[in-house]
Amino acid sequence: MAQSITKTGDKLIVPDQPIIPYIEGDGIGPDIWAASVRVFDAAVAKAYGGSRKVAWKEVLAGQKAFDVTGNWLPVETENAFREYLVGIKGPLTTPVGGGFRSLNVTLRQHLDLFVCQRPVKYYSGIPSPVKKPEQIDMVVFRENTEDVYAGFESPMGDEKTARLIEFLNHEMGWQIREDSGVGIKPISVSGTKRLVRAAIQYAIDHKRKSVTLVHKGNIMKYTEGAFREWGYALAGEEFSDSVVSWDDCRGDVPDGKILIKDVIADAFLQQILTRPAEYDVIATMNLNGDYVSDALAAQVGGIGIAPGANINYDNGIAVFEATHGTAPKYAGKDMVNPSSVILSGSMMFEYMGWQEVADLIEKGMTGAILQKRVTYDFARLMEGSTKVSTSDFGNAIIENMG
Ligand SMILES: NC(=O)C1=CN([C@@H]2O[C@H](COP(=O)(O)OP(=O)(O)OC[C@H]3O[C@@H](n4cnc5c(N)ncnc54)[C@H](OP(=O)(O)O)[C@@H]3O)[C@@H](O)[C@H]2O)C=CC1
Ligand SMILES: O=C(O)CCC(=O)C(=O)O
Ligand SMILES: [Mg+2]
Repeated sequence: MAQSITKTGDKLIVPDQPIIPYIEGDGIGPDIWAASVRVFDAAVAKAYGGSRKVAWKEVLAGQKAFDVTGNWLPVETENAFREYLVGIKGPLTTPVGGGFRSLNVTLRQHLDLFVCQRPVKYYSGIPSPVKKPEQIDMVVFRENTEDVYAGFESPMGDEKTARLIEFLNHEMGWQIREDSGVGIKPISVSGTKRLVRAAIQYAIDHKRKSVTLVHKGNIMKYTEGAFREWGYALAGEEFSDSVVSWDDCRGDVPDGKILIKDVIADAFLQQILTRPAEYDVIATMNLNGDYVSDALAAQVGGIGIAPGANINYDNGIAVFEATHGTAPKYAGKDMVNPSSVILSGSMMFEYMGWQEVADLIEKGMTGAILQKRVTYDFARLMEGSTKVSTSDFGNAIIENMG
């Protein structure tokens, strides 16, 4: 019988037929989801021979939700993720400039999914613009609920914006031009500490070497600089048995300890190209994390293969999703790379403890890539490859599960 996933204490309780809500997504979402769900079901069937099976439950968001319910993000959708705990979603469109605020960001905020976790590693055979992509093996922990990304903004010309600017200029002594739009960048100590705690705990659980706090704290002292300060403080307060800070060891890390260090964001962006092997787990704020995760994805083959998860590590609610967006010019063409959602699914099965399924998905994908049966994005960079559709790439993964 299909049942909800639940959490008791630290433990996720996963029934043999878990109900998993999914959002198909806008743009390329339906193409990708169709291929992904076939791969997921094939991997579960192969791993457990019928004793386990996912009961997929579609929930609506984006254009499809608006067409059916008149609402872009129905409350029933948010509630389904609360009730069933683990879910997966395709990309959702956000208009630029005006229009509604990001549904992706809204979902993360309403469900308080405070970690956006995006692993970036190289799969053999994938075309890369860098010489040694195999040196890249990082996991980005991006704070997911605050920063300028939270959308506290007010438009130029609005009467409230004018009052805010007047207050800031008079009370704070700032010099903001009257013809400005204004955005606020809140970075809290509580938001920072829970993010850095999750990153360090992950590093401990997965035997990683270092956690790097990425910030622009020399310029934005009380937001990004404070993130750095609070991150180090948390490491010392809660993890002193397991970690050592750069200042305490100057790079001479005692055996078995995890190094906590920091780097300024612009320097980080050049060092991930020149010396990627020096970085491992990354903890950073929302906007930096957005930029960094796409930049790193490009180094291992592009956002077509970059998975992710939005997780509240306190209550266990997790919504897995691709790093890329809706790529509208490819919508309905059965053409794009489904790997990002498929690998997000692999992360989801790992999170559920269904490791055999995650392993089969990775095995199938690696096999398909080594056979050079790839979608257009890889094919255009891969000599001797066979360009296949989204759905045929899904078939190639299933065939390569063994
Ligand atoms: N989490 C989410 O739901 C996200 C939603 N968005 C939203 O998506 C919309 C479009 O955003 P945009 O900035 O164009 O970014 P997209 O990620 O949608 O697309 C940018 C480019 O990335 C490449 N790409 C993206 N997905 C794939 C894929 N699956 N396979 C192969 N290549 C891919 C394509 O490159 P090429 O042209 O070279 O082929 C595409 O033109 C916006 O409304 C944005 O807000 C954006 C990011 C995340
Ligand atoms: O919400 C959006 O439309 C964009 C989100 C995004 O770029 C991301 O989460 O990486
Ligand atoms: Mg992004």
